[in-house]
Amino acid sequence: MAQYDDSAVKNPLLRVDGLTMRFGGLVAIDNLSLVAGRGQITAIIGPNGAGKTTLFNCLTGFYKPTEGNLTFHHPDRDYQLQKLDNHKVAQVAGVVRTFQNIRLFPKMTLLENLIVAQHNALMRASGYTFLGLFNLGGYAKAEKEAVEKAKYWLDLVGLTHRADEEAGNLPYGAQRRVEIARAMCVGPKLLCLDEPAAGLNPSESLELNKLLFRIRDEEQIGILLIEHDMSVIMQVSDRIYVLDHGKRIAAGTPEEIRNDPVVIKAYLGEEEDDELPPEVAADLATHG
Ligand SMILES: Nc1ncnc2c1ncn2[C@@H]1O[C@H](COP(=O)(O)OP(=O)(O)OP(=O)(O)O)[C@@H](O)[C@H]1O
Repeated sequence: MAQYDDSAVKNPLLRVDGLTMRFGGLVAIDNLSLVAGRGQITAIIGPNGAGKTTLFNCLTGFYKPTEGNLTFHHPDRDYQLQKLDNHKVAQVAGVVRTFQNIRLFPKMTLLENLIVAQHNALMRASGYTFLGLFNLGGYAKAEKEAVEKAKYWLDLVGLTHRADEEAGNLPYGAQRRVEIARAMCVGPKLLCLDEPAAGLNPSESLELNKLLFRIRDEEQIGILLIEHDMSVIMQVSDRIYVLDHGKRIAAGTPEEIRNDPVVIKAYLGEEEDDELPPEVAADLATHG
């Protein structure tokens, strides 16, 4: 197994060791190792098909890895994520994700979407019985807290004034922010965001950057970010891992990554006279 120096990550939250994911003959992830820090934004980048989403699917229990360990240092104890069912990854370990395609309940209001996300906490408070129906036990208190939390996150993403509107009626950028708010309502220790800037205009991307900093700094959780938008990646990441064909080809700060010839070649391909995809070239020029 390749040995990597990830000692730059001072407060590890997630440790991926020797992760391999095969689909029949296709190796989507090939002996991948990385470390994501607590209170840090860790980005996973790479060309299409590099294995980024497969990594998220392994972390969050959607796929059982072919090989490897996914050690999560929860404040209470360590978890081996590859051994947990997917609902436990979120509810017990606190590893919560968003998806490339928005998955809000379009006919529910924003507030309802954020309260439904707390369903498990509410069920626990009801003792999994009919107590909830009669507002007995701790249920009424838990319900009040769920509403408060939903309002808090709606406020933080700047959408309090639209709390009672159906989620499906919101512009795309606003729906993306609601998705992050909904994930935060679950109380994650590690927030995994799959292309949160996809489809955002430049000013919405800037808002997203601010939101990610705020979550990182105020909640002191880890953020794992898959993103193609280099302006977001270069501005927010504390550390970047670059994948190509399922392998880790580079790791470092934005400064280190933007100057790494191996990374540039991965985006260029093998042909000498190929050109960088225009959006990548523009982003590297602007932010590099
Ligand atoms: N369920 C699956 N069955 C078979 N092959 C799969 C499956 N999921 C992913 N793959 C393959 O694994 C490889 C990695 O895919 P993945 O979606 O993880 O890449 P990615 O880096 O997220 O790409 P993109 O940036 O385009 O989203 C691809 O070749 C893909 O076709």
